[in-house]
Amino acid sequence: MTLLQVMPDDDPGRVLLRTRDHDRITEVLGACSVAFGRWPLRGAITPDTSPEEVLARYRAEVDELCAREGLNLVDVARLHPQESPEWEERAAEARSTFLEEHRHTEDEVRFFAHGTGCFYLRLDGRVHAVVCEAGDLLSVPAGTRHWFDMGPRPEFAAIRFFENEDGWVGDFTGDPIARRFPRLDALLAPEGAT
Ligand SMILES: CSCCC(=O)/C(O)=C/O
Ligand SMILES: [Fe+2]
Ligand code: NI
Repeated sequence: MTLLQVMPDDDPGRVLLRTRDHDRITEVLGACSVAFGRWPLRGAITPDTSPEEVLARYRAEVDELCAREGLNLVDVARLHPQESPEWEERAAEARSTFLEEHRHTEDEVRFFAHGTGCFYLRLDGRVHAVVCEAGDLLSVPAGTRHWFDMGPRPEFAAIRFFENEDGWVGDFTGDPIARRFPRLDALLAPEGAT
């Protein structure tokens, strides 16, 4: 299930809020102008499901969102675990790309059709770690300082929405803050261990 954990941005060990309640997550993120929503899931996504098929399944929601928010381009970012050193290397490289704090010139709008990933949003002196799962739609305002962890063994398929072709390009802040905060696996570990 989706998880929101909020920590002061200068005290990663102090948990101000930890919740899996979708309404509470919507409320807390909404107060910081981050839109969180859920779309009904349309079937399992396997490594054999093409990006075109993923987009076709969510066509109605995608078209409605694009028209409403003035979004012009969509694609599918995905990784599915494979047993090979080449895949491990590719996954580690993809993970490290987004693990440094950055911001974008346009809203970061992502729908998780499959798998898991964690956005860390730096807002109002706090870090909001949002572990997204399949069915979650997140829209982060342009200019928000953030980073993203896809975990040590990435598995996800996310529809990405853009206004412009280079909307995905990050402006890296150079602030090493991300290194001080728990990664995706650590955020989920206490529950996994019980
Ligand atoms: C879940 S899509 C890949 C992550 C991404 O696009 C991004 O900008 C993370 O900050
Ligand atoms: Fe980003
Ligand atoms: Ni849930």
